[in-house]
Amino acid sequence: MNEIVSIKNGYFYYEDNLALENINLEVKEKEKLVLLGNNGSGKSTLLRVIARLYFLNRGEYRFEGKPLKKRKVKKEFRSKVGILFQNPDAMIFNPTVYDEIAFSLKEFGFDNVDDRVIEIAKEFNIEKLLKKSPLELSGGEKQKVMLASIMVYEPKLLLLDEPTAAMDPRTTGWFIDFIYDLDITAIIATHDLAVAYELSDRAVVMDEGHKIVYDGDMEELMKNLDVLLQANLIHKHRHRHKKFIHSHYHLHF
Ligand SMILES: Nc1ncnc2c1ncn2[C@@H]1O[C@H](COP(=O)(O)OP(=O)(O)OP(=O)(O)O)[C@@H](O)[C@H]1O
Repeated sequence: MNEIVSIKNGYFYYEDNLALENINLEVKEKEKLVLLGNNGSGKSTLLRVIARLYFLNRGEYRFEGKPLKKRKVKKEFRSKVGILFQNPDAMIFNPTVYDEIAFSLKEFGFDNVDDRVIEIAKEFNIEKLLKKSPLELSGGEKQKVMLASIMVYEPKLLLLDEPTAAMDPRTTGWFIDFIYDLDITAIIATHDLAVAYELSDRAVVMDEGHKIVYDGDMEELMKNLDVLLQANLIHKHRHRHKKFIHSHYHLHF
């Protein structure tokens, strides 16, 4: 398989604050990986660098094998990459769900816009929402609509930032199946180990030092208490089982 994303010795700073330290990451076409890490570890920043919303201060980023140096992002790149933010409100700017989904189709010069919107709405089971304002929707519905408005233009790389945070159990189940059936590259950031375990066999873990501390098999990660603790993905708290109180590490499955 060809490589789609490659970052070598990548550093990113917000002003003077380091947010990504010496990132090395290679992702192959059609691969799905989960990016794990606690709050502030740098997951969102890394996704934004991959989407070219931010640019590395140091290091190299290659997309489809080609180094990307210039800060000007071409429409061709934008049409190949879709990013779903943690807070979908930040992405909504059209008056109706229909317009939201149609927007990028028009932007990228697709034909049969109407047919494509209807088709994706059926696939995502959101036809009833088409005439509504996206701002009236629940958090989980908004995530679904924004995901539809990305998938409709058929990107090659899908970047998802905490996609299940606002989803109820049924929608989360739907999302896990959606990723399972997905035929493009996907990088999914989450701090939910239970969801991560369902989504991918490859886990990339970032720690509080904004570094990648693990890149490998998901099953192996689940057994690796040292990495899970270092990345703050498990915690310890007291349990009350009737009269017996004890304490142990938790995965929260
Ligand atoms: N716009 C910003 N300006 C300055 N610092 C920022 C900005 N966004 C993030 N940071 C800092 O960069 C670091 C990485 O943040 P980032 O949002 O990438 O983490 P994250 O792993 O996605 O966290 P979360 O799970 O809470 O979304 C943090 O220390 C954060 O405080």
